[in-house]
Amino acid sequence: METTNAGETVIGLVSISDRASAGTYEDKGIPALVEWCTRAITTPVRFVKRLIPDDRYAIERTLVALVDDERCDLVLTTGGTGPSRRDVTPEATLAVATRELPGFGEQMRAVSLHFVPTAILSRQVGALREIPGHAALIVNLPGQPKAIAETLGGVRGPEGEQIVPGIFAAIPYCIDLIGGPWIETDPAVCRAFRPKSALKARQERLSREAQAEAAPAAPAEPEPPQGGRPQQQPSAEALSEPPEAEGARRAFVDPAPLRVPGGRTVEITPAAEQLEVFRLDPAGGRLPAPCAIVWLGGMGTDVHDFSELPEQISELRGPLAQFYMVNAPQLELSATPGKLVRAWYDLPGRGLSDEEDEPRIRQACGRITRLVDEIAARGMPRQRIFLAGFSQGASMALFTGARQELALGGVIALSGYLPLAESLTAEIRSGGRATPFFIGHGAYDEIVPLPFAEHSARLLAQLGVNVTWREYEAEHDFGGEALADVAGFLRRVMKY
Ligand SMILES: Nc1ncnc2c1ncn2[C@@H]1O[C@H](COP(=O)(O)OP(=O)(O)OP(=O)(O)O)[C@@H](O)[C@H]1O
Ligand SMILES: Nc1nc2c(c(=O)[nH]1)N[C@H]1C(S)=C(S)[C@@H](COP(=O)(O)O)O[C@H]1N2
Repeated sequence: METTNAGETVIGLVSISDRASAGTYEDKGIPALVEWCTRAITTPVRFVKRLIPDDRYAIERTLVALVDDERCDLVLTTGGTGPSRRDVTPEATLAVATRELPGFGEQMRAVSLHFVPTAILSRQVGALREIPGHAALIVNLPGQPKAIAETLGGVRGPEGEQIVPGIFAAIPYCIDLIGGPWIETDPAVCRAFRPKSALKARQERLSREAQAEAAPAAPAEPEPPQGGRPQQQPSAEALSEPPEAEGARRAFVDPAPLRVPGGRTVEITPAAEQLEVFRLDPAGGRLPAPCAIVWLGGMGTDVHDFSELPEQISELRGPLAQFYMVNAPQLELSATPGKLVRAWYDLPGRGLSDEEDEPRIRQACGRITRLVDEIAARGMPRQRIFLAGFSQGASMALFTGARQELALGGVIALSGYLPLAESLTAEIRSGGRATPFFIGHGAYDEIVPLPFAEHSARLLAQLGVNVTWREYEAEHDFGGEALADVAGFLRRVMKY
């Protein structure tokens, strides 16, 4: 990932073609995009290019990486918008988007009808992806290389006069409105339109800046950024994620289908950083879910072990939540050499805390944070996202929840404890402090002894966290009483 220079527009260019990506023919999509953008845009631009097949998860992963990691302000895709079975670019775009901008698709089809009657076959969309501190516009263009200039630039008459404006005319102002850099264009290629009020506001700001520069003696107050690139705060993940080896991003693993009672739909999502995630939508996805619960599995458990959880929670008058069931990765643990076991981190010492697997704990925290960001980016408000889990999953929920920059709906930890406890005071974030925590534990737990959980609850409470503590006549497991308390906690914090 490169750093972004102030004022520079970062544009992701994605050519989506089975045959070009396999080398069957030469890719003409990216060169056509570079050629048009270079001709049209007169302000500084940096391109980030990707050539990928018509594969929905590859497209989603690429778009998320371009916006979230590469910090692209604009992403232009080409290809995969038609009606054939392999054309899935619009679906992938909307899956990672927070809001659609239907005008882009409508205008492109209107423009394209001037060139080909088959323009109506393109299902292209324009959409925003908004994450904390950053947003990008994603626009699908058709796959025909000549369609790129046609849709971006529009229709011109014999004298070069504009008959129908292309979609790029609206892009600079859209990028202004989402907080991106100022884009200027060459009117001979594409006249960018901005309302007069926007041009006036920019003029005024520039002259204020020029005046401040001309009078350096005056101790100028630093001006808040207006409409420019928002200042990037280091995210919790950036602080906690150890660098991954080159090529460490593994392909998404497609696990066995989940048995779900009650006829719920099951969808496997392309998870953040290749975590195995199953999404369970309430009422078969017909109703919008009031909240999302990210359920983190424990050591040696599988999300299949918790498949009845959504039913149980709603039967106990909990919300009809959307569940993201997350498997811990498969690791070789010190206690079981040569064997892969599901675990978020190793336990190299004899006890839980005499020696801790810090790199893996921090890496898991980064991955879970990314998944939460992804759920938020898909439109679920953070105050409606809950991090929950059992055993090591509970421990990761506590560790990750406390380190969030922005508050979540809540953290629910059953039979867990806070790993790397002594780092909490320095690392707890304002979002973590403002998130309500529920900690439930069995009094006879021999795997995570009760004092560990008590210590975690005390530590969080001392740092100002609102902690609900419950102790049960139980071992290292949880039953109906704990689930009823969880449902009650969800009702209470969601105020319904
Ligand atoms: N990246 C590309 N480079 C060159 N030509 C392309 C490219 N993408 C598409 N085309 C041309 O435009 C046509 C229509 O594009 P479309 O996206 O529907 O591709 P396709 O027929 O689904 O095949 P593929 O995905 O293998 O490119 C293609 O058949 C090909 O002739
Ligand atoms: N401007 C323009 N739009 C166009 C075309 C074109 O040649 N020019 N081709 C059309 C055709 S033939 C198809 S099938 C759809 C979908 O194209 P895609 O699957 O290559 O994205 O885009 C349509 N839109």
